[in-house]
Amino acid sequence: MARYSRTEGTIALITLSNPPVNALGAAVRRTITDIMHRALTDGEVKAVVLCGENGTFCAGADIREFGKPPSGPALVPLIHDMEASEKPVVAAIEGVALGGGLEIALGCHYRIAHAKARLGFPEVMLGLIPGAGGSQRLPRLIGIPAALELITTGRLVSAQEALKLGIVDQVVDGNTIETAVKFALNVIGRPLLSRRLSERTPAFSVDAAAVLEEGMARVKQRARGAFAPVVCVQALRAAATLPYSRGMETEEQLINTLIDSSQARALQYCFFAQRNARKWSLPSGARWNNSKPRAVHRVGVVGLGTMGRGITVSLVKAGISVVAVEMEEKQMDLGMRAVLGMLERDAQRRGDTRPPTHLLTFTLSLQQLGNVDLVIEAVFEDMALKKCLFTELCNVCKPSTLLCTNTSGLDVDALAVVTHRRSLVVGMHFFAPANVMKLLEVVCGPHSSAEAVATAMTLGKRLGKVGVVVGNCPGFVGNRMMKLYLDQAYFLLEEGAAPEQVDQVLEEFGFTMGIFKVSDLSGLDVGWRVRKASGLIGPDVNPKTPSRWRQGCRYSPLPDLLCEQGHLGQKSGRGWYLYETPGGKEPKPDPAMHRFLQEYRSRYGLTPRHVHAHEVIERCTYAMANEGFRILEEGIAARAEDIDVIYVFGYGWPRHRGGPMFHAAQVGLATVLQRLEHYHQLHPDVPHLQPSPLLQRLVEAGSPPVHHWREHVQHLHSYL
Ligand SMILES: CCCCCCCC/C=C\C=C\CC(=O)SCCNC(=O)CCNC(=O)[C@H](O)C(C)(C)COP(=O)(O)OP(=O)(O)OC[C@H]1O[C@@H](n2cnc3c(N)ncnc32)[C@H](O)[C@@H]1OP(=O)(O)O
Repeated sequence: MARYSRTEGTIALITLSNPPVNALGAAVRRTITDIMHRALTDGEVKAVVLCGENGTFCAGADIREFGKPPSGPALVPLIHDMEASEKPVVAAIEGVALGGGLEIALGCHYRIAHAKARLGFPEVMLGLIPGAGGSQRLPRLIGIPAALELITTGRLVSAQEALKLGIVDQVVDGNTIETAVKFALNVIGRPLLSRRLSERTPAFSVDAAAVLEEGMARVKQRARGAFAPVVCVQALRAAATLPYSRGMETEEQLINTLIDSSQARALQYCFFAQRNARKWSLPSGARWNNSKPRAVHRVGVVGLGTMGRGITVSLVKAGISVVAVEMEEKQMDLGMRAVLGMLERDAQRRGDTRPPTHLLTFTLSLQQLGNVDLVIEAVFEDMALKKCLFTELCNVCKPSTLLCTNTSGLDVDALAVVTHRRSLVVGMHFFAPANVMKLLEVVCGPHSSAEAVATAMTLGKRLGKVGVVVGNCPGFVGNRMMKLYLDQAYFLLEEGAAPEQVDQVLEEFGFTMGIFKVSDLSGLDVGWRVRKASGLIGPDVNPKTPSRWRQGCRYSPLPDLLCEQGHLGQKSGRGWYLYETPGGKEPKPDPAMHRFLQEYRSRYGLTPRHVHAHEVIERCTYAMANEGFRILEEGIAARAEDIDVIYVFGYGWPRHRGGPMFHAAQVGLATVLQRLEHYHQLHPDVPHLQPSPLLQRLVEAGSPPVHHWREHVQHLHSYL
């Protein structure tokens, strides 16, 4: 928990010890409080050095304790007593000093950090503010503007940046604890008043007032409905305008408004869901911690369209050699220039003069893939083309090469069976732009080996992605649910809504972008191609089939009609919105779209009605969650948390709402069930509004918490 020892005769060394990250659980707080008082009252001790075990200072509060009844001593009195002491207290920071850990460090009189240490207040990412004086001490140390930026974004700073900002007094490359002990010996007897941050007054200049006002406006615009960033600014305003003790009272009042909020719960749920996603398992008993990934030094990327380019950039930035293959010279040239441009801009942003282009080989020949460890295929979503390619890859690549497909929804197993190495085929579904988006769905087919899954997940981690293992079905998890979300959005247009109205409601809910803006950005032709390939449109459809009816259920031809007119979204200057030019980025409501919708409704005898915001949210999000329950029941996703991670990291779902499954739980499963029943009654031709059996059983079982849902799956089987 925390250890006490004496060194150099007069120095008390207090070592936090709570693996893996020395979080400040109740027992740790109790021990450190006792030990610190012992050190501060022991006449033989002249200075104290505080450090953490195993190269980590402290990652802050134990997040697992949030939401439980409070126990153990608070941190504020400990920090106060430490700071008020006449004996110098020096923090020796290795690894991380985060949240409550940094608050303790700020209560010390001096801070020495290892060059590789990172410091910060990430509380905002957990729906909180620094609540043990951090919001009052940091601005007194580094000024309002810098503190505002760090606390409202949760950004961590390197030791070097911390030194520049004045957060730490010294950065060391060698032994941090030894340096801190020497430092402590040196400062014994020096006056400490100026080192007590609570004694300082941050000057509240006109500038600071403007910074806070601007900060509040910026935060409100970016927060997408999240409370914590706004409350962070309020806490900083208190630091700037009130004496320390009143500022502390305000900090306490403010954190109390957040601590039990649904947003804090959702964000803390996301923290653990993201980490649990790494802990995959297969029905064979293979798991993340008993499966060995293969070494990947050299990767082949086939196809240099948008996805292939982003994947190539991601790999190169992670220091991995890439052989990028295109079939046509012109495409190759375009792709090469795009990749080099992206790497160049990235290097410039990081102040690096030379992008790592030496890791890249561009070629028109598949033969050059003979020696790669893994291939990521990123060609068009055309099964015939992919099958040909996989057959050829099998002949070209060495027998141990893993063959991965970046398909966004095609059958991974159908590709595996054309190869002689079925166990080495997995899906690696990146999200556009692949060098930016965090999500990676690792699609495990029935033949995929644990080694292949482990290799894809480990590679994803090296690329900085959040990997989630999912089963093989059309659209996997993300796009399978997305289809129903899109269908609801189209139906809402048929019934009377406008694209910008639906988008506004979704953005107010917290989505990064409304669904119609996203469609315009991705290109309407993407879905068009998929619908053609799946026989929903095209020559295979019986000409007698009504336009708004497919495969026994309601269908909206709206996006097909737009595509037929060449309205493909941003790239054509027109989609659900109007753009100034083809390739324009700024969507404007399109009067022609409104006329088009009016004509469409009258052609099909649809009487437009006012669609309320709550209906947009309910139909879109409950339809998604309902499909999520089916996905769980079918074993395509192992946990509801995995589905939520996919939505938060790949589809712009607001993190402070936890993900579609968590949101359904927060709304109340009984309410979701009842609303789905209501909508299904109104739209019996939309089968996916019919409540899923798992949802019904969960409600019958009294709506257990999310992590118990799997226990209610009736015939537990897994496609994973
Ligand atoms: C009502 C009761 C409340 C009691 C309050 C007590 C008073 C405390 C006083 C002040 C409170 C201040 C607020 C805070 O401090 S909030 C916490 C702020 N800190 C964070 O947000 C840090 C979160 N952690 C991270 O960012 C990373 O984990 C990091 C430390 C950078 C390490 O990253 P990495 O090396 O990639 O490793 P993992 O992320 O996989 O983490 C390893 C395992 O450690 C678990 N973990 C990490 N941090 C915490 C934590 N703060 N609490 C509990 N557990 C934590 C993580 O889940 C991993 O576990 P596992 O291996 O099982 O998956």
